[in-house]
Amino acid sequence: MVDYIIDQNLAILAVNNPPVNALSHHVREGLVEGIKKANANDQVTAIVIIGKGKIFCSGADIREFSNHAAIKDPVLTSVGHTIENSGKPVISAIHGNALGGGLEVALFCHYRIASESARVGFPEVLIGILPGAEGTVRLPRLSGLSFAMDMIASGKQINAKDAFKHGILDKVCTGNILEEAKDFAKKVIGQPLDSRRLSRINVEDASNVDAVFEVALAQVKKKYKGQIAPIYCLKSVRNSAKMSFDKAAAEERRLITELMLGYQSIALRYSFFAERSASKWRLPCGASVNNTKPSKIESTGVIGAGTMGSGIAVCLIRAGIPVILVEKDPKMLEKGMETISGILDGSVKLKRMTPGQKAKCMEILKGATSLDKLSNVDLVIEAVYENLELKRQIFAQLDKVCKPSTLLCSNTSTLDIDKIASATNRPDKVVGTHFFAPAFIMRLLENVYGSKTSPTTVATVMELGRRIGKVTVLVKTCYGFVGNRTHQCFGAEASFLLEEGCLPQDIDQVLEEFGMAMGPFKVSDLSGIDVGWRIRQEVAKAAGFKLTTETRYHNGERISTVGDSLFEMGRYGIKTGKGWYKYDPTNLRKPVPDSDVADVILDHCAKMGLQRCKIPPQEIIERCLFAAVNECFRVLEERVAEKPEDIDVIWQYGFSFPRYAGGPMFYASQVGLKRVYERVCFYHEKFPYSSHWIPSDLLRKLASHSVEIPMSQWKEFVNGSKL
Ligand SMILES: CCCCCCCCCCCCCC(=O)CC(=O)SCCNC(=O)CCNC(=O)[C@H](O)C(C)(C)COP(=O)(O)OP(=O)(O)OC[C@H]1O[C@@H](n2cnc3c(N)ncnc32)[C@H](O)[C@@H]1OP(=O)(O)O
Ligand SMILES: NC(=O)C1=CN([C@@H]2O[C@H](COP(=O)(O)OP(=O)(O)OC[C@H]3O[C@@H](n4cnc5c(N)ncnc54)[C@H](O)[C@@H]3O)[C@@H](O)[C@H]2O)C=CC1
Repeated sequence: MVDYIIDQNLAILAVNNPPVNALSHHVREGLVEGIKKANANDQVTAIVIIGKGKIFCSGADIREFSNHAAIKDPVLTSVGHTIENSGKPVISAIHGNALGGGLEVALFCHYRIASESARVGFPEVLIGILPGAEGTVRLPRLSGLSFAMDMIASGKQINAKDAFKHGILDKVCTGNILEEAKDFAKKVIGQPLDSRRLSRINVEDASNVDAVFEVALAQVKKKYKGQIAPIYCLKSVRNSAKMSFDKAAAEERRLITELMLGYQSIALRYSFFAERSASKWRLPCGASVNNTKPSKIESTGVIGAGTMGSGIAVCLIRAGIPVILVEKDPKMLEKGMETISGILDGSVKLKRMTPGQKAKCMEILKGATSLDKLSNVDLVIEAVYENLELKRQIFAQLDKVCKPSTLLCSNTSTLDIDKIASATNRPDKVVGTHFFAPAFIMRLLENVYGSKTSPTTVATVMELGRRIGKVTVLVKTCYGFVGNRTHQCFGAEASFLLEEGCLPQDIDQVLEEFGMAMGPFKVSDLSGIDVGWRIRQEVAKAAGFKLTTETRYHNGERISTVGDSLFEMGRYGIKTGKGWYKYDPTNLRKPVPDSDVADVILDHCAKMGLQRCKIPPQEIIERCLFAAVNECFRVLEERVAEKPEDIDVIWQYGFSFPRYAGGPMFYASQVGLKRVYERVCFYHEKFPYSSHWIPSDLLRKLASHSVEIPMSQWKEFVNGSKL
């Protein structure tokens, strides 16, 4: 786990724990042994700590945090004290990343050098803890308080040049890092070590600490609403300036222990691994990420330059993938091209891209008004109106126009991929690539396979997702897939709550306080009330009935049509300046509650004879979330999603479910499935006209156990395989 190499008069300790050199127990043991061995060897004059493979060190082994027995001696702080107290200089030589405990190891060393391309940071806050091996006490001694507070509470990584500027590094290297470390070591041999031991020096700007803390606290409370760890990070850095080193370190340990045992950190650690597990796709036929090669995608077409098509084109060109954007209407095409250019201008303004990079993106974007122009592209993504007949017509035409190997993807948000694929003679090459709005911002890509989609097609769109920087999840086709199907139950309950006593802002506020970035009505205004209307009309058409604002039930199913009344008034959301809220044209980001909407809702209730009453926040949360959770269990039961983690990742990245609450499935596991099941049964009895309250069989089975079944075992109960 740590290779010990003698090179002339130097001892090289090379951390060798693939894939990312996490500081597992054996690594910690290896470091202590290495330092002791080197100190005991008279021939050794200095020690270099380096990482083998692609990075220096990714930090503590996060998997050990759920198994407290694994956090055994030597713990990272005692490893660090052995390093710091070494009588021979210890130099850390960083390449790739030094993160969390990895950076702490470097801060225990007497000197730190890094490759130009290296990045360092304390991402602990992203898993709900703080750098608990004296990181919060040591960093301020190098960088000053304000910088340390920002770096630790944000979890951001900085490049070597900035780290040098802020005193974290002693040198930035352009050559081979090991060779440079050896040269550096030779120069510092014999120099006094005490001033290099961070535990022996003071925080320079300690007298300002309260003022710095207050400013940072106000920012953190606003930016990371509802999260505990960022505040603890600040408090711990503040302690570094207010207490002796040892006392601050002891206090840091108390804070990390509290955080680590807390609900938010458990959820965030779960989220870390859930996100990584999503890319490990597998089809029921056995094909998987491990045994299927993607095809090469060098050129693409996007059809429809509306909200989604423009956003998708941005994602592709930003990743250097050429796009031909096809619109039926030249005016719409021009508007789409302008939208794309405007989005990229926004990135330039925010310094996420240089003007030169923008120009390069625009160079690989071409507009067209005929599908014929797509004859030679490798992959097409269709993003026209949500209308099955229109999509089938387009796919049939693409099948004729495109070369035989072209993959045909649909951005449909609800429609059955098999029904679209059957319009072509290449159903194996048809797949859903469901982006979320705004596509150039939302990180989720929900890829949808149909009954005939080939493994290679799946592998290709999963790889495409990775290439354009999306968190990509694979699901099976069904109405609405995983995201919209489960979210629709959440949305339906939100609409019913409007009919029973709430206003949009009441519901949004409760759910935002729960942690959702935006309540459902703000989201609806963003994605377009017209889009929702179109979807509902399609569903009604497919079910053979006419949906009007008078409709209250169909086939024994409760329907709320308040949103349709807004559609009929031309209130489509942000795009028309009015929706569930009203918007000042100069500030479209700020939804303002609108008394006209309240009137529409009250009229609707009066017309339908609906009694209104005050609804407590707990009921709002339960109705919206448990309805969705119940549907999530059905999705799992039907194997539309392979594992609960996939559903949670979809909710986190598609619907801004708070990462620190894990996702609906994780949330349900924490509430306890017995309790969730009881409440689902309660609401089923109360609302018999909403089929989303019919308890899922899988949920019932799991809840009937005398002990809670861990999430990792839920899959075993699918299809009656257990119980
Ligand atoms: C009774 C209560 C006890 C309380 C005791 C309290 C005292 C405890 C004292 C402990 C002191 C701890 C001090 C500390 O500072 C804590 C930390 O260091 S926490 C860890 C901080 N580090 C991170 O969060 C880094 C996370 N990783 C990354 O950002 C990326 O993985 C990385 C940039 C390193 C590489 O990215 P990439 O190349 O894209 O690869 P992947 O992300 O896909 O990762 C590959 C593979 O590796 C797994 N992995 C990554 N990092 C870790 C890690 N730190 N621990 C364990 N495993 C890790 C990752 O999951 C992937 O594996 P999969 O199998 O695919 O999931
Ligand atoms: N808006 C949203 O939030 C999301 C929408 N979707 C889905 O994406 C698709 C597109 O939705 P939006 O972009 O919102 O719609 P939109 O109405 O903004 O854009 C559709 C575009 O398609 C163009 N178009 C129509 N027929 C065409 C044809 N035959 N050839 C070329 N262009 C044609 C229209 O002119 C229009 O510009 C739909 O299937 C929708 O369900 C998916 C995720 C989110």
